[in-house]
Amino acid sequence: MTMNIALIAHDRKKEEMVNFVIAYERVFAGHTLYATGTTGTRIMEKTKLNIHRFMSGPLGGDQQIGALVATNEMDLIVFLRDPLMAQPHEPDIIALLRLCDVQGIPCATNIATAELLVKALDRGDFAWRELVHKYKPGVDHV
Ligand SMILES: O=C(CO)COP(=O)(O)O
Repeated sequence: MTMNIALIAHDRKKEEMVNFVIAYERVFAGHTLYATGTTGTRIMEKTKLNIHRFMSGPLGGDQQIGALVATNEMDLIVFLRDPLMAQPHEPDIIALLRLCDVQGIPCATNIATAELLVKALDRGDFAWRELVHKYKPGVDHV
């Protein structure tokens, strides 16, 4: 089953993200991928993956992904945040993580958790999301 996956990394985490996606490219290739602008571009430069790229994070990309989380259309988020540097769009970052908790969406904010989730994805542990896919979210279902 195809899942909707969002990949986001702050600048000092982008190399880690690219290496991670290269390592699990076979798994990611079977899913629909989304990313904030620069993260998506960096991954596409180094892999054969096709990624739907939103705006760059500071320009609203986190919020665009958050909108899909709000309607329960995103199945997995890998968000490699920089825990040691303040971000100008901190409110957007917090908002995205909050929406993941509102909807109960698996969200990894470090590489160790990301690896566990991607292995679970490969094993089929995300099958429960199929039930969510059948349910059509949107304004009629507020
Ligand atoms: O800032 C980000 C997430 O908060 C990431 O944005 P970019 O992928 O465009 O660098």
